Amino acid sequence: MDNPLYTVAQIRAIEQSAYATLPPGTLMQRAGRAAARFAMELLGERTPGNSRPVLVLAGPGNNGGDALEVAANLADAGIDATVLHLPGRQDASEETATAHERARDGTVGFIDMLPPDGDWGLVVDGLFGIGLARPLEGALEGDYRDLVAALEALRCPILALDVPSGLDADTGAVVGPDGIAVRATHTITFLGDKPGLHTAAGRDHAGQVRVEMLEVGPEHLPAAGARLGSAELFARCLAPRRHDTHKGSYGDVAVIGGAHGMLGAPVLAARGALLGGAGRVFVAMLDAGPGYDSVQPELMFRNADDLDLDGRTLVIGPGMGGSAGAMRLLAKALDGNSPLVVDADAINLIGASPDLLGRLAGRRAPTVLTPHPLEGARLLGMTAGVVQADRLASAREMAVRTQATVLLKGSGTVMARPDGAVVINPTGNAGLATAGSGDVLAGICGTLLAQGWPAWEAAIGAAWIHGAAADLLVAHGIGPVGMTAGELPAAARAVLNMLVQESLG
Ligand SMILES: NC(=O)C1=CN([C@@H]2O[C@H](COP(=O)(O)OP(=O)(O)OC[C@H]3O[C@@H](n4cnc5c(N)ncnc54)[C@H](O)[C@@H]3O)[C@@H](O)[C@H]2O)[C@@H](O)CC1
Ligand SMILES: Nc1ncnc2c1ncn2[C@@H]1O[C@H](COP(=O)(O)OP(=O)(O)O)[C@@H](O)[C@H]1O
Ligand SMILES: [K+]
Repeated sequence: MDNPLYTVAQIRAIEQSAYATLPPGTLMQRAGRAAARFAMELLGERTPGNSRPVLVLAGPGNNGGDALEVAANLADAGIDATVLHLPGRQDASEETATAHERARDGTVGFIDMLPPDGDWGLVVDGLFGIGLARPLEGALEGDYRDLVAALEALRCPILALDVPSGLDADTGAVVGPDGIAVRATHTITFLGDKPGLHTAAGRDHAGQVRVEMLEVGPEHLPAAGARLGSAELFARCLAPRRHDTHKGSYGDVAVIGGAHGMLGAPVLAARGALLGGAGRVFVAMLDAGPGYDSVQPELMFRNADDLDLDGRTLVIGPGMGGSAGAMRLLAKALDGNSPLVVDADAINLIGASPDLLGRLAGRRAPTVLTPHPLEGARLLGMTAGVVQADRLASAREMAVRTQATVLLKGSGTVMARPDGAVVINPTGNAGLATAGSGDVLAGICGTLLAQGWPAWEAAIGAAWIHGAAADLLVAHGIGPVGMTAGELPAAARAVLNMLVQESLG
């Protein structure tokens, strides 16, 4: 299944293209009907004792028009719907004015402010959609900010129309330096899915996302530059294991890192690589470290300076520090022909050295960079805040500068290629916000490269499997609170085996 993600500009183009073939107001009416159906699903079975009213928030633009259509449809279905209308100072579009009349003519109730004691079965957020032009504010323009803040105290589900109000649909950032956005439990998004619902603050604000195409056919859809990740994007790499194989058939991984005080990081990466299926896994420490891992004695420990880098997949950076020795090893790894995962301190070193960046950009072997936002910021010479303000653009820029596949970590991990293609990973949860989980991710990415996956599929697959491992742990009560990185490799192994099994049909 393809899951394209469209920019706001593309959604506008789809809207215009479809609009030209339809009577005015058709799309808004379809949006209203589809969202009202979704609202009724969320309300569940209505009984006399369970018939709390629906609060519909309608803003000044066409998103408000959608909301008024929802209210009218709910009222037609016999559901008690109350509209809080904040029309702003500009004239509404013709469709919105029509929707307003329709709601007024029916049994919809209208209120001017949120009653302090309201007991709602559902709130529908139709304040702003893709037309949000500035941060939500109070005072003159209607008390949008206070209203959205007041929703935080409500305990009922919140259904956002198109985009949670206050969220940038392109980037997933809350608009404004000190902005606020609706925290919805569900979002029904129109004419195509949007990247901002799946990355940065998007996952927290959008909740569960349903895409509603409003009966608009594929002839109106442009080519998407971004898509939402799924196991189908790497399914062709999920080969079942043949009997007639040996450890050499599944590749060697060498994790290079482990300066004084950071010896655990490469061990976690190596465990991720081993349980992800590599035939043999080495830990090449910069500092004198342990001789073996008692949890995973299969790992082979070497001194980094003595390790032959050829013929194996390298994961360089976990706990590596920034010493002269680390830099020398990194230069050697970059100059070689081994598939390579560049993580953590290795990224910091490249960010500080145009020479290393040049060596990286000149590589021909498969190469994946796995920065978190601060490491990414160092690579681009900016702050983490600027990287996070537009994660897709930042990841694309890193991919262009490094000529490598980039995996920008965080909620809604973004994979980008130098040609501009982007995938946003949909799996994972905040249990991963714990030290060492990134090391395990780098190890999983390395193990997939070692087993012959191309860089793009290895990055998409590693992010997906790592996130699904965390989701599996949560399903078993292991997290999100207190999940540890050391628990991820075994869960990732379970996920990978399930995927291989499923791929057999
Ligand atoms: N026109 C159509 O055919 C369709 C439109 N659709 C809906 O229309 C939405 C887009 O409509 P619009 O372009 O009218 O945009 P919005 O409804 O998102 O908001 C635009 C209005 O809000 C004002 N505004 C923006 N930011 C503000 C802020 N921070 N404070 C106060 N006012 C602010 C603008 O001046 C403008 O009047 C979509 O998100 C979708 O919900 C859907 O019904 C699909 C079809
Ligand atoms: N809130 C979150 N939601 C989803 N994934 C997260 C979240 N926080 C962290 N992660 C994931 O956990 C990993 C953390 O990696 P990183 O920041 O490098 O930590 P470390 O260096 O301690 O291992 C990344 O894969 C990241 O995408
Ligand atoms: K909205």
